[in-house]
Amino acid sequence: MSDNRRSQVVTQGVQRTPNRAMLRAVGFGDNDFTKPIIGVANGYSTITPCNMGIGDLAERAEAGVREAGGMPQIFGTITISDGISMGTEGMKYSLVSREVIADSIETVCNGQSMDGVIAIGGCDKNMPGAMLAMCRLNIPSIFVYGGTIKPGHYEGEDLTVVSAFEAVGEYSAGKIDEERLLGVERNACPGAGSCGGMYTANTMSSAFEALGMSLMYSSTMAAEDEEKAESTAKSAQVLVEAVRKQILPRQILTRKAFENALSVIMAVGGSTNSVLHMLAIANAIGVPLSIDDFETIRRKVPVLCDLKPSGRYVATDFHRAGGVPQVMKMLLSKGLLHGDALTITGQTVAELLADIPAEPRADQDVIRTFDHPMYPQGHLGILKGNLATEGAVAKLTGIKKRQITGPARVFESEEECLRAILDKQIVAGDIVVVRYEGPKGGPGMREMLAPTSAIIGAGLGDSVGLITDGRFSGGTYGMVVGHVAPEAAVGGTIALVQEGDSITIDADHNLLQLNISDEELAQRRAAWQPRKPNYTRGILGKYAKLVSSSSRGAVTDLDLFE
Ligand SMILES: CC(C)(O)[C@@H](O)C(=O)O
Ligand SMILES: [Mg+2]
Repeated sequence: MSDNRRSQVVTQGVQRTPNRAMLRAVGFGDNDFTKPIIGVANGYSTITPCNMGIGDLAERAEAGVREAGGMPQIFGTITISDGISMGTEGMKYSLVSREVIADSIETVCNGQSMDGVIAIGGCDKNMPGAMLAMCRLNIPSIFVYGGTIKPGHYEGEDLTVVSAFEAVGEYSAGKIDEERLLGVERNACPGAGSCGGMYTANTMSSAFEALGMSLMYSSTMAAEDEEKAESTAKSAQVLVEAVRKQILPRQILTRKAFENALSVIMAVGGSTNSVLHMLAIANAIGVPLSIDDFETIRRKVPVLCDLKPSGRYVATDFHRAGGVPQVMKMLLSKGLLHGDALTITGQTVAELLADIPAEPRADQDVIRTFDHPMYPQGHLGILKGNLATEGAVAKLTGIKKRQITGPARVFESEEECLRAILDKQIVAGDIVVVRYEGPKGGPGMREMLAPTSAIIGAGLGDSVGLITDGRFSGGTYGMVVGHVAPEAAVGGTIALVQEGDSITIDADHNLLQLNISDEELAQRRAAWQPRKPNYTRGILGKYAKLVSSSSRGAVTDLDLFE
């Protein structure tokens, strides 16, 4: 069987003379029409540090494909910067961009009958967007992460962009002066790369390494280091080989692979967004995965890594300490990873990890041993109760309390909520409710990094709870529960909460409860009226119409014609 089995429909036969004529104009010669055509989905953009180095990587990928005997065809994909759109109406486009990226890669690769795809991305939605496309296409695919940013330095501290978000809360609480605020702003982001802690981008790249869809070690390399470029060229080679061997996403992305990724997400202390994205990816490939699977795995897998947001270190420290492969080997040695899962290299996970010791190196404390974990169980808990019958995602790191009952402080948007925190209207014991920010309601589940950072900055991380039908940033920590489903816009219980109602968040019992009687709840439900959608046209209107519940990954193609 030839390597160009899909692209033959545009390259072979008399009828394809015009097609070849056009391909010649973009660089094909007489001997190139039997080579596999490899799409290079290039996420380059100068709107965010996460993506600004990707253009060079795409060139390395192109050269790598060519050297390995393939014909590269480069095309652009979009990105939104979560960090820059954070706290604005623009953030509503962030999760939506995941679908746009998926749709665009699917459109080009199928429209052009490509034989394989190498996607290169940086900011948070680039990773799941590309992976959704790879699942839909089911052609040999590899993901290359644009790489992490290096930490900034100021007054002896390592900074990330989240330091800047927290500085806003510290400044408003009178804890730091204007000079320090400016010092943090000037030094937090020193160059190219995605936000540097174990935030969403680094979480998703780590998860993809665990899934077997990116090369080992590639997900924690710094964007600006030469090894990143080298591993991009290597990824291109591996992909062309995978096209020859016809190693397909459906062979790699099995239930075992998802379980491996979930274990790694817990062990590294990853972002709540991973719950949403992994559910969406599983849906796209047709693997049964439910929100409850996260809870099952959480109970078995400890948080092993001391990484930001709640820990001390950044992704470049993690990389030096052994990165994802070291964590995977530790999990494998404890029976918490499936070693027989296939990877895009054609080798199994166990084969790739063969030379790595089962214990982390003693000269570092980024990756802890099983005897001294950061937390004995995973940190992403699935809560249910009358406030979240379909489930909600709690992040349980950086706090001493795992249970809180307090009065609801209800806000109909993120902006209102942030104003109240900065105006010192929120006090210890309160449970902040931010609603109508869900997949349909926002639409787009904005990330609440500004309010959660302001709570941390004000020193209320342990004493104030926050629940929302929106999302959190990977930089968020504290007593926070997001993805509350069903969301307010479809009449979920979160829409029925009134100012001052008692709410319980109980992570030990996986409970998210509105403490009112069933009768009272039924009365309020009967009286509830849906709100007029915020958007009825354009992409946000289309998205609000199509999007599924967050408990199903907030996908736009679930049961479209059922
Ligand atoms: C801006 C951040 C920190 O990158 C955020 O978007 C995340 O989700 O991690
Ligand atoms: Mg984000």
